[in-house]
Amino acid sequence: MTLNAVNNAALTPPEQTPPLLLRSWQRSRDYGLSQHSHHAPAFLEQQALRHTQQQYANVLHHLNTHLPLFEQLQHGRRCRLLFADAQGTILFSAGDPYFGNKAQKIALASGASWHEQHMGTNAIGTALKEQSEVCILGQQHFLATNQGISCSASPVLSPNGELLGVIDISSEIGEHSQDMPLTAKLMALALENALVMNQAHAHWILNLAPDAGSLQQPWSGMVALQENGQVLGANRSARQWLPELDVPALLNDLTQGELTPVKQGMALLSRKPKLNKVRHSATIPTACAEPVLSEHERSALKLMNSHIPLLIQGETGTGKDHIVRRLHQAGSRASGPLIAVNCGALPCDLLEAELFGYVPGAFTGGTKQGRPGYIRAADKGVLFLDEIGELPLAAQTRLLRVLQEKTVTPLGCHKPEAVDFQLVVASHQDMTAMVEEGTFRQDLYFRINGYTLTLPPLRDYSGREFAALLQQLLHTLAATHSPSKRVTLSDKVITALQAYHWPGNIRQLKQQLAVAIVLADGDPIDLRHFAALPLGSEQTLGAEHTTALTRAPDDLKSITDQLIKQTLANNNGNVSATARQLKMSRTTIYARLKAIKPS
Ligand SMILES: Nc1ncnc2c1ncn2[C@@H]1O[C@H](COP(=O)(O)OP(=O)(O)OP(=O)(O)O)[C@@H](O)[C@H]1O
Repeated sequence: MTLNAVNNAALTPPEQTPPLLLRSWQRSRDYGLSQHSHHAPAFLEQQALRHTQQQYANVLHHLNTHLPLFEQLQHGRRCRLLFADAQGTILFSAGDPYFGNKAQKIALASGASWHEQHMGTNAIGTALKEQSEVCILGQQHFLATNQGISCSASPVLSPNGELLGVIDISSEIGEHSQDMPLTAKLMALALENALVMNQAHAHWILNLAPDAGSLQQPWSGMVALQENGQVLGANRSARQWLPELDVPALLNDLTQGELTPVKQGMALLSRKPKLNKVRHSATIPTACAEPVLSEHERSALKLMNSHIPLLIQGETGTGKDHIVRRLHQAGSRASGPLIAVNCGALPCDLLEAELFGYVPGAFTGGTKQGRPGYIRAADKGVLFLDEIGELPLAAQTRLLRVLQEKTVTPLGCHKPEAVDFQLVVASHQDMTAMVEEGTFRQDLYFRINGYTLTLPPLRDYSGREFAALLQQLLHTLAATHSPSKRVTLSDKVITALQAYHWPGNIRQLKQQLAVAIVLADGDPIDLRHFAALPLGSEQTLGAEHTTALTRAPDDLKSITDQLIKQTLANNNGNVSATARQLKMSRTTIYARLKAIKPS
């Protein structure tokens, strides 16, 4: 069904309503649901949810590796990507946190069942029931409580053709664009292809398409074969071809890498790539994909779970944001939202409105409906205020009142509303010095600083810690940037990386590793793949040079400056957008720009 067809359905007389919608509404009534009654959502218990997520670990892993595709296609939109299993239980949710909070309120969140039996007509449940792509806009939802959102869903099939679940993209009603159903379908196809490509015991991948130009596209056919031609799995497009083909005989006729005409089109045979194997010749201790929490982190978690505010300090790129996300996931508020706000990236004139919210007509330029604001969006969850030192004094006073009274009063209104959130703040600045200088309120500092977790800079990591981090980053980056090729790293490279002083910390290491993986293109990663870093050539890695290599601030500054200049140009000179993209504070950007300008 096309988006237009559904769109029009809400306006057309009942006899012209698409049959799919009529069937689904009838089923909703048959389930005993009534449109305007309150139906308590059905949620899986946390333990049962974890168990189901473990059963779907492979699917969720591949979904995670395809998140950049979703982010690229729907960048900046107020929407979320969801995956629900074949029973309609949401197992995965990612995307815009602001909409995430709204979604949470109507149970569009992990653990909730969106089976038609519980939620009536909705994209997830109806796509599962009809086994087809579905787009349900606003009032087409059966339950009145769900009519404020619009959703597009596409079923996902396993490599043996069984219904695995459904990919869904949901947004606020007015924000659902024409390309969202297509993105949902693309994500579903990409996921199905990744599952075929990763079939255990497969030796060959056979691609099939009507013409050569369509081969190896997400919508073309893909079959995983054993050495003897036995079919281990196929995507939905290939499954239409298979009844016509004698695959073992075809395998005998095909030459690896050569385009060959077959009955209905073209075929291409390739070896199944070795996937995501990170091999190294060094003594990197084996690290799991997501390391267990350190002792400090565990203490932080205990305090967080007891509602004690947490202050995280650390240089830029040391992982302040990353650790908050892990603590949220591991903490008692995991089922609530995590609202992360970079105080340095919010435009000064909108900062208070964005944080505290506003009512309609509160100020010129505000939206017609008003906004709940980030603080209310964090209700029942965690509010993470990054770069808290950038908060202007007026906003500090307002925030202090929110923390003391546990209520928030949106701009343009006098009615305080109760809020319940766990506060975590972070800063790379010396907060005590700011208090002494009078740029940060002392009473607020005491309020936000129940416990300070200081993240060390990368240069202070022990050899073991550095190697464990390296291993973990390689695993993640290889999955995204080189899914079909090997990633190998020599001892020499590890030693050089460790000797370097990494002013951009983990962020810089991650970026440089990503570049090196792409440049190496399956070859062993070498020092030349880190051209932007002064790691030196083979000859310059002697002991006396190593110290020199660890101190090259001028080169590094210029790399950072170059990055700032380039990003600023890409953003047409918009400092806030540049700060957001580079995850730096506006103050840092201004300071660097001032320094870059020829004196
Ligand atoms: N322990 C870790 N394991 C893997 N990746 C990490 C880890 N810590 C940080 N990263 C990655 O490094 C990058 C920078 O991390 P993050 O944004 O959390 O740093 P930050 O301290 O908040 O930086 P800033 O102060 O500039 O905002 C991110 O891409 C993050 O995913």
